[in-house]
Amino acid sequence: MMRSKLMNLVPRAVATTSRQMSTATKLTTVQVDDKTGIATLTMNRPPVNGLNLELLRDIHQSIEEIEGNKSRGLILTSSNPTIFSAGLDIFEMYKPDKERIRAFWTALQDVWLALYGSSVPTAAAINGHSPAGGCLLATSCEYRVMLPKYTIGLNETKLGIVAPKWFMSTFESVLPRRLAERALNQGRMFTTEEALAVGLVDEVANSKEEAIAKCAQFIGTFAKVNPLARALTKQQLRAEELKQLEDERVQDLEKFIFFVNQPAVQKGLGIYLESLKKKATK
Ligand SMILES: CC/C=C\CCC/C=C/C(=O)SCCNC(=O)CCNC(=O)[C@H](O)C(C)(C)COP(=O)(O)OP(=O)(O)OC[C@H]1O[C@@H](n2cnc3c(N)ncnc32)[C@H](O)[C@@H]1OP(=O)(O)O
Repeated sequence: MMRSKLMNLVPRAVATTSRQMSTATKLTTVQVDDKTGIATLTMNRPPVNGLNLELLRDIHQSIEEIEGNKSRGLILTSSNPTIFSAGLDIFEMYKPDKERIRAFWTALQDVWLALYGSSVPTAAAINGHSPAGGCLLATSCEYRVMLPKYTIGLNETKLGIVAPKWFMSTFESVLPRRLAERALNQGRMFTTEEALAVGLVDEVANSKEEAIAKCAQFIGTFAKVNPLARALTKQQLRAEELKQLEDERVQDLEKFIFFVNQPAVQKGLGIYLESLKKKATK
């Protein structure tokens, strides 16, 4: 996988307009700025960009497309004005269909392996709330710019569930170990301001456009760096976590299937879904 991605790292021509690379996928769009060569991958699954099987597959396909089209970088964002992603779609995990839940978790593994291991520079323009799976996507990127007054974090323990090891190691690759451990145990959601203070995000922007511009600026810092050397350096630094999931994909899937089917977990998810609905009717 690594070799084929690295083959894409050859110089490219630059034009002056922006073009839509992909409309084939319905829940994501990929827009390439032909001046900078940077691709913006936008998640578009109303109402909250809940990561269901189809959205995950579309994100994965879009990442592969960006790798294959020799973009200079990838910016991940959302079309929703207040939500980056609400994380995993809880309906995928509540009273799950036997076949679909396996495909769902496999698709999530695919997305993480592709995003965390991406050969191109990656940045997240976090233009809204980003709990759990949303935080996983953001922290899988190399740089994060967030808008004020939103929240981000891994809140799994608050739902009575446990974040898999690779969620935790991604979080830990951004935050100091002690802080990450405490936040994970607490299921803590950080406000934008708190996230900036601890380094969970790198910058704050006042609009989505500004966030995207700051992400592009970050990606631009690699303009004079050899892309192959950059990609190999990144991938070596991330190799241990990537290899761990690649080696243990099946066990990770079985662990998830076992856990999600526990009656106590199902009960907890049901109660959580009810609380979300009640909140909506208040
Ligand atoms: C057993 C599992 C084992 C291991 C897995 C571990 C990994 C798990 C990772 C996860 O990602 S779990 C999901 C965690 N996500 C959350 O806790 C987020 C919950 N949602 C919210 O906090 C809020 O909805 C919000 C994202 C902050 C947005 O708030 P807002 O007020 O703007 O919208 P509202 O709450 O009214 O939601 C609109 C609509 O969407 C439904 N919704 C929200 N989040 C989810 C979700 N994650 N999955 C499914 N559906 C979700 C919500 O119920 C509303 O639906 P309604 O319109 O029908 O009432």
